[in-house]
Amino acid sequence: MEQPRGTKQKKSCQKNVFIILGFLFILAIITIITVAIIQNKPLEKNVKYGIVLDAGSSHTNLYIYEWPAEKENDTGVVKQVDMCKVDGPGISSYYKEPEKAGLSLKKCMDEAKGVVPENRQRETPLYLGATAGMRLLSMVNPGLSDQVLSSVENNLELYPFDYQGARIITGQEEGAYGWITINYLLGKFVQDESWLSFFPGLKGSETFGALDLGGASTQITFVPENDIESPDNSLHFRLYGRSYNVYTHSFLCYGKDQALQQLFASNIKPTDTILQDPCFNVGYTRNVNVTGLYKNHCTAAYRKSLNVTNVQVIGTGNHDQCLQNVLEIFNRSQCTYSRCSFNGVFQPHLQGDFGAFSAFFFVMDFLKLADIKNPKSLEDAKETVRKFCSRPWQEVKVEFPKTKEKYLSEYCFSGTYILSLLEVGYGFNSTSWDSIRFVGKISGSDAGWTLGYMLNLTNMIPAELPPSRPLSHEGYVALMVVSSLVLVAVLLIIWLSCCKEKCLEKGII
Ligand SMILES: Nc1nc2c(ncn2[C@@H]2O[C@H](COP(=O)(O)OP(=O)(O)O)[C@@H](O)[C@H]2O)c(=O)[nH]1
Ligand SMILES: [Ca+2]
Repeated sequence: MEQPRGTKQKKSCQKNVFIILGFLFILAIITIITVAIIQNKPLEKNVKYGIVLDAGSSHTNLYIYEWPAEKENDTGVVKQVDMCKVDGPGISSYYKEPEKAGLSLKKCMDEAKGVVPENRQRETPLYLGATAGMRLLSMVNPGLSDQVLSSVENNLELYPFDYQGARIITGQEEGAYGWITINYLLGKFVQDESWLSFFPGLKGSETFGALDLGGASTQITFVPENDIESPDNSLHFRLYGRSYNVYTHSFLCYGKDQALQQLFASNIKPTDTILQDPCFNVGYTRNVNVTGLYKNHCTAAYRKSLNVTNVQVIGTGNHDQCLQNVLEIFNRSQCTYSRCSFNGVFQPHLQGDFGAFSAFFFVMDFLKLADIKNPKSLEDAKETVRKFCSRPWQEVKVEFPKTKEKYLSEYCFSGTYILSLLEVGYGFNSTSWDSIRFVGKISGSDAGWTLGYMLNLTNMIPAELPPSRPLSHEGYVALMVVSSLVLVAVLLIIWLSCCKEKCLEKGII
């Protein structure tokens, strides 16, 4: 039975609509898939590398950093891809046989050759920075420290990297670069405050202060609210379009190992071969050779003539007495500024949050006082250290069989020293204690001066914000896809409505 004319036309109109709809839909899908495939085709990774050796007083660490070449001036793009702990002591310990200092780096340098692709090695900068151990050696015997550095230099030059030199960095540099590292990794440099001005309540991302505890020195660095009265402690940075007036001080001889040497030097009696020491657990004994004890810049002030060559240290495990001994090494009687930390050093009021790393982290992490998710108060920390000090050495050794005895035996002292340095030395109290984060790594990279050192020497932190597109690439593509879909939908609706009118006019529907 023939269908009425109107019905036939209606069907063919609908059929046309569906054909066009289908065509547009397939076109849109093909476009989106093509864009997605082309856009996400894995690009040949164009990455760059950098190597920094941290020659500390107690040991040397080698760090390898990697970043995308086309984004090197963006913030937060540099990642640590490898860390190698050099076997043996710090390079300053090789002063009697300097040629061994350079040779000691071989294992880690060979590892670096395995990490950095061969076709990148020639362009990969290689730096060695030595810290307080070498500062002390160069004070006592500059000739020997030069020999140690030449041995290091001669060995590092043999490798296929772009060798940029081995030098002793200053305490001020060590503090500054540690501050740059943690704020770079925390993303504190990127905030473009221009849009923040619309929300006066919103503060730009305030930088973190940096607290670094080594074996021979310790550094404190932060941006204070008030003026910095001593020029030696004042740094000015212009980073990513913002200016920073930074306070920093490095206390040579106040790393935890040299602080302990100061205690020994102060407490050892000229004729006693035994030293009862409250900073070590009960039952712990250590034999200390005191012949060279006063030859070190850090202990020279305590010099006394000794009639003994060896002293046996015997632990009595008393935190309060240990605290009394430790406080002796902080001189708080003289200050020519409006306020000081200790030893007459100017320090502004503490300001903001702080990242405490290196030995601050190693010790507080062991004592379970570094858990950011479960922060402990200053009182908790004191109680924890007091309890640990009072534990018998045998019990401690049984509970921590895998911990190096050198570290394990000194946690009572180190914990007491850290609390004294932070509270009495720097002035942290029960309230400001909560502003300290004990950190080992930030976003997978070790907190320390080496990353900041490399960023500075490779000019990867521009003074001004690099020009940036309003949208990220991904944002741009997403916007294009969405707008093309919207466009197709709008065209379709327009088409359908006018087609519907035509069909109505012709009486088709
Ligand atoms: N407990 C503990 N201490 C460590 C560890 N690694 C290094 N240390 C100590 O941390 C300090 C690191 O100091 P270092 O950077 O070598 O000296 P600097 O030249 O004064 O910065 C030393 O006192 C080391 O004994 C560790 O894994 N555990
Ligand atoms: Ca260090």
